[in-house]
Amino acid sequence: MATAEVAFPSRQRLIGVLARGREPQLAGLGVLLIASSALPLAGPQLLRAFIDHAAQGRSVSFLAGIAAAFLGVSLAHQALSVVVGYVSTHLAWVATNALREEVARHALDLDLSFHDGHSPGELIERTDGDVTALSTFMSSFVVQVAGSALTLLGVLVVVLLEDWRIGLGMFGFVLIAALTLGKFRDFAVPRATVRREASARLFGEIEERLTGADDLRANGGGAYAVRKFQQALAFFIRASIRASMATRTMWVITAAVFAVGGVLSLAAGTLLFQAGAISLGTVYLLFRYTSLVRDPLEQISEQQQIAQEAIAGFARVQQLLDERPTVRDNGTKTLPAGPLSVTLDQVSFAYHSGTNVLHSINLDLQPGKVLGLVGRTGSGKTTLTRLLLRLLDPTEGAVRVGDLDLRNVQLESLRQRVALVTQDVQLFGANVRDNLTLFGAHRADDDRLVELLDDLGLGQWFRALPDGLDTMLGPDGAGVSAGEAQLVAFARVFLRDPGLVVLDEATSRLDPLSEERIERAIDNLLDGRTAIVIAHRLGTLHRADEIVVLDHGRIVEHGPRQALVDTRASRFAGLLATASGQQDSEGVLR
Ligand SMILES: Nc1ncnc2c1ncn2[C@@H]1O[C@H](COP(=O)(O)OP(=O)(O)OP(=O)(O)O)[C@@H](O)[C@H]1O
Repeated sequence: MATAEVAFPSRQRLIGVLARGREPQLAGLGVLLIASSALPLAGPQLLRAFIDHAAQGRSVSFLAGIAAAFLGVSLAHQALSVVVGYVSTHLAWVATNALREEVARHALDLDLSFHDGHSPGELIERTDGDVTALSTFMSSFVVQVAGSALTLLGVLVVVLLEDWRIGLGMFGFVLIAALTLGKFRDFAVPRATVRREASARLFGEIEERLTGADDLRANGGGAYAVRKFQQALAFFIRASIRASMATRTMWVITAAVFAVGGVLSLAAGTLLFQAGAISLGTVYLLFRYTSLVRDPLEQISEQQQIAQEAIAGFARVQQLLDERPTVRDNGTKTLPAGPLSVTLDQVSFAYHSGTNVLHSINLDLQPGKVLGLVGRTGSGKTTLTRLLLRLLDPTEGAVRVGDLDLRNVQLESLRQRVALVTQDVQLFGANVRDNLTLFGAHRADDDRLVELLDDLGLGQWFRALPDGLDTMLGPDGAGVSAGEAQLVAFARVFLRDPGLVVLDEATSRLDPLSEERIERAIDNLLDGRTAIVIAHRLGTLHRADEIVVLDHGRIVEHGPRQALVDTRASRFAGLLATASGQQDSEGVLR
């Protein structure tokens, strides 16, 4: 199981991935941000100049100059906002793409025991959802909140410098407005959250019902499904109405707060103007500054949620980066060439629950031999093969392949020399060449690939493909039957020339004709290699030299296949008899 007991500097790693090498761009963004936050302060100053000079009867051309400057400042502000938006979004995406890559690589490095406990959906949410929340935070929150805070600070300083009494009044107003907005945000946000949850529940239910539509129809569950759908919909509608009422209420209250602020600033300005302390232009200036604080205050208040989501996402990504693979790639040895011996020395294994599913297994398999592994469902066959591929490490004992403890072998060498074929063949939405070479992981020229497909009996299939090796496979490409997919999986194994091959139920889903083709391919594949074959169809074990019978994680029988077949009292002979007694012509072990 992945553990976090070793202190792992994931936070520094996370920040490093996001910021390292980007310091100059970040500094540039800071400068742009300060400039774009200062520009809105200039507008009211120009308006004041315009009003005061107009009141003094200055020429129209002079006033037009001020108006042109006002226009220039407004346009410059807009242009700078676009530049800041672009730079910050670009930086945020470049930085978070690096993080996405890091998180995805880390998740792929984590071993099977981690992936058993975390669904693909959860990992997608970590690599995409949480990182996108961080990206939004970096592009919008940083810019909007930092920009808004700078503008707000600028307004307060400028107004204080204009008139300290009005400055103090403005400070008090900003404080009250911020508290009011905060209070109403606390009222509106939970309602918006409920609405999102209701929406997720509604779509989750729709998806589930559509996926199970056949079962629902066949079992007469349609009316029940519609009733549940109506309930989810009713909940969603109620939640939506509440959320939208809360948003509207908040909007009205905000407008009211700033209307009161505007009136107060006009009243204070008028009094000071009448007392001769300030000019008419300054009255207008104060009024404009009062409205200018509205946007920054609203932005800061609104962005709180983005910040909360980003902080939560940051913590979850950090937690994922804290997970350590239990299977560490710190071996230095490489597996020898040729067929590989297999030794299990007192091997026990337990999954998360802590209960052993393999108990002190001892096994010796000579190079080039084929071992048939049989046992009822849940006896531990797949777990044993996972240990041979080092997808898991034994809880106790040692697994030796080619006389080397697998923990001392480089994983790359292990993946090269030990191959696994299961019944779940994964074909990718890529062309035939990439599907065979696993995107170039196994090097082979096109002639070798075609020769291999011919050897495996896929020649006819291959020649019918419209673009040869460039033909796309997968949902949008050429169709592949289960048998053909199996053969493609065998071809992948041949490209690596492994010394040990593990076949886990590799032929169990095929029709007799495909199985025959695959049986021939297996004969070729196992020639000159050590193999461990797990098969529920005992009939397919004819090529095994030895048989091991597993029962509840223990080897209860091990011997030469023929000798076990000939010994009526052996468990294997018993299993064969049971299988044929169950009238299953294919000898499936039930
Ligand atoms: N990822 C897992 N987490 C926890 N327990 C597991 C896990 N995988 C298997 N087990 C348990 O380990 C035991 C052995 O399972 P394993 O899959 O190795 O058996 P098997 O002989 O291959 O079965 P089958 O023939 O059905 O594939 C079972 O009790 C199973 O429930």
